[in-house]
Amino acid sequence: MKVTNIVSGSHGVTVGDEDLASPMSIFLKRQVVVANFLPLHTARDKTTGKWCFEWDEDSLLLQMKDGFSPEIEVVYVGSLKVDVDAEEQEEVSQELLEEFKCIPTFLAPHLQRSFYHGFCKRHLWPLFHYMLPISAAQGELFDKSLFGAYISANRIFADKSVEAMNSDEDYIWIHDYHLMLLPILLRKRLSQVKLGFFLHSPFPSSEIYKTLPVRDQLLKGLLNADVIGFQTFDYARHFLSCCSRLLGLDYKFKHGYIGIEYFGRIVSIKIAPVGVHVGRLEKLLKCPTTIAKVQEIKQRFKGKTLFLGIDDMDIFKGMSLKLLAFEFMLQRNENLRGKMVLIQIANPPRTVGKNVMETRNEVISIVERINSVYGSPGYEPVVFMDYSIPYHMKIAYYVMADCCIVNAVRDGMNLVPYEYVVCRQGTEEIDRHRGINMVRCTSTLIVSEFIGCSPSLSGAIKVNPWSLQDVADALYHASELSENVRQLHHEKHYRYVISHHVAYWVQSFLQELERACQGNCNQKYYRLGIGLNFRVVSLSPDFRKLSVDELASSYKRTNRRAIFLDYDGTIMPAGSACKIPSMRLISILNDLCTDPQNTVFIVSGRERTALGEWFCSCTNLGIAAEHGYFIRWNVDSDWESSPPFGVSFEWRNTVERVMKSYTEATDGSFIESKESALVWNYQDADFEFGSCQAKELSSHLESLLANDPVVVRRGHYIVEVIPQGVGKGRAVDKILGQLVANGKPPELIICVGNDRSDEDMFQSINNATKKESSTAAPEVFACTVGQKPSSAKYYIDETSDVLLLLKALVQSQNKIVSP
Ligand SMILES: O=P(O)(O)OC[C@H]1O[C@H](O[C@H]2O[C@H](CO)[C@@H](O)[C@H](O)[C@H]2O)[C@H](O)[C@@H](O)[C@@H]1O
Repeated sequence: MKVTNIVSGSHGVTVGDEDLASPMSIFLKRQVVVANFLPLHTARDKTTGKWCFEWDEDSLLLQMKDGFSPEIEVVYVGSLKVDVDAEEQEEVSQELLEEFKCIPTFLAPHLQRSFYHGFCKRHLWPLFHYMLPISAAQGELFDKSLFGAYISANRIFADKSVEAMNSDEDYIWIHDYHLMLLPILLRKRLSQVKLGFFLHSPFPSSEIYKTLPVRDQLLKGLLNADVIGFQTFDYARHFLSCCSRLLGLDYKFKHGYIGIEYFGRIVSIKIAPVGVHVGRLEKLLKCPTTIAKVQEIKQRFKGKTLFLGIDDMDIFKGMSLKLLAFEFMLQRNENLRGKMVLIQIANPPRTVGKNVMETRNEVISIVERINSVYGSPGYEPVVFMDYSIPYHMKIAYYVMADCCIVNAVRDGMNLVPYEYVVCRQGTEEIDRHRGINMVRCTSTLIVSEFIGCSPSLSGAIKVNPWSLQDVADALYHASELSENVRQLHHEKHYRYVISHHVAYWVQSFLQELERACQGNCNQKYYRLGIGLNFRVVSLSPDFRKLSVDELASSYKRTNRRAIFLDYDGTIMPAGSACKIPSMRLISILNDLCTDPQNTVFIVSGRERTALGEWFCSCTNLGIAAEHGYFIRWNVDSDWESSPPFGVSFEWRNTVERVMKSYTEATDGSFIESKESALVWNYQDADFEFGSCQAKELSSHLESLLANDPVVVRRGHYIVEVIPQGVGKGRAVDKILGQLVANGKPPELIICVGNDRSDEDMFQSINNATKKESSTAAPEVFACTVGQKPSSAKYYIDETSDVLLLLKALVQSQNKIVSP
């Protein structure tokens, strides 16, 4: 079968015809492109009744093929825009795979309605374009069953995407807001799958996004991708802000990349604005039908200044506002009447609904009013076309328009300005026909500030679409611009558009996908949670659950044991309102530390007074308080401090003063004043503001304290200033060193903790096994609470399991004593 294929050309983007003869097998790698709709035109042959398919050459999804390297086989997954009867589906699938390398996702008509016209178009589309359903009468209130349809449809896309994969080397690139759950559904099946997601729509501010009842599910869904791409930095910024505000996830800017850590995997955030296929537009410019249409337009609008708008019939395209501004301009400038024409093309609506119909009716009534008030014989101020117009005709209008205006109140990108610029550049032939001796081309753009392409068009007149005066002034100003200015702006825009074409977009996204996947592979993944709470956790390959039996048998086998236990989150549940240890815990600890073969330490960030009081009945229990700044071996011994207490604490006043000013400026933050340290805590403040303040505070303190013997550290919701050389790792080293010095090197070390400060301990005891020593290396059990990335080799699920474990050790100890 002969199909049109897009191949690289002068801009890497010309269109040609090619036989699609290559069998699937010659390709080493596959790129699976998943989108709501396949880039195909489908129609039934009237005589044979058979389905006929052809590529939709105007589809971005097809045009993107230019960006893939020729060794990569591109396979598409998506729906057809027609309903295919169940009995025909098998045959259609076969044909589409063989002829087009397309895998159709057949959604039953009712599912398609609830999924696409329902959840996508009635909920996500308005919300992502900043429209809130304030009441049942205005907008669509959230309908849970439509979300159910969204899940079901995404599941079907997941099935088909898996079918499309050939090997683990294949990449999957998912497109747009219809498929935000696809990353989680695919990751659930294939932990190591290489996944990119690109959002073509805007991502709204967190204040808007957080009104969505299923906000967390969608964010978590997306975070299973390796790369999440956005059109602009603003959309990426809003997404990052939602992740931190709603999920408490931190993000980092490093070496020019943005990454969010999600259960040990780094999800890269890529800003990659989409571009147009210059070659395709150039090909259409040369088309005889386009040239004929150019001549016709030239004749019809001779002597007029032509403004052009090409928009989808959609509520966010600001068509009425544009028309009202045009009307306002004619009203204020009598001299322009009869000279200015606005050609407004409205592409057919992509969905039907109350709002779309209202918008259309409103547009039509404004057009009629303008034409009846300001029109005259032979002069129609607004030419409105709301029927399907072939693409080459639009090209002809682009060619002839003096100014193109995009007045959308919100749009992810909007490629109309770029298409206009390429068409205005024209071709030699077009220039001859449009009758312009064009040594230098011109174009003028008026674009809304609220669309994704706006930042890239520095020479465009930027407007606030809600300000009729602003837009009317822009229309007037555009008609007054000198030829020279119009040339300069055009050249600047043209340079941008031809260098940021669709293939460039694809390559820059894929490069990032490859980079991100390299970083995320070679990890061991654990699969946790069910349904939309599923996540893969990336862990070191030998990380495993601590076996009580294994530990108990080491415990029984050994004679000298050191046991280090963190307090909060390890033996005291994190969510517990009362932080005082229970009688049960005291009793277990007492049992453990009365065994003379055991050295048991609580190693905590808490202060010595609280810990000393709480554990006063555990007479043999050692305590390392304030991350080991204070150490006490048992209830009768003195507290040792290192570095010595009271030395060089002059820094405290400075730190306190600075932290106070941040506390005043950051509602919800507070200072914890410990004997050895000062901690600024923002756990009750706005997370994002707190994080920014924390970043600023730590660099402020670092520069102030450059010559003091302290360290400024950032932790989970905190910034702390502590004396140099203090940390749980050092404390454990010190205790172990003392045991060795006393001639009692431990044969077994057990260390249990849960958070970042405990990682220091794990690293120290891991090193203890490697140190050269005359004594045999101890057996080491470093264990973290919860499955998460850690230096510990073992994990235990919950705090309650830690107590069960300690109890089991006590019991095995009793068995040793009384066999
Ligand atoms: O109506 P849908 O089927 O849900 O599709 C939504 C829109 O998708 C395309 O626009 C989006 O991608 C463009 C290219 O990245 C971008 O310029 C635009 O801002 C996005 O909304 C399509 O071009 C539109 O017609 C669809 O309405």
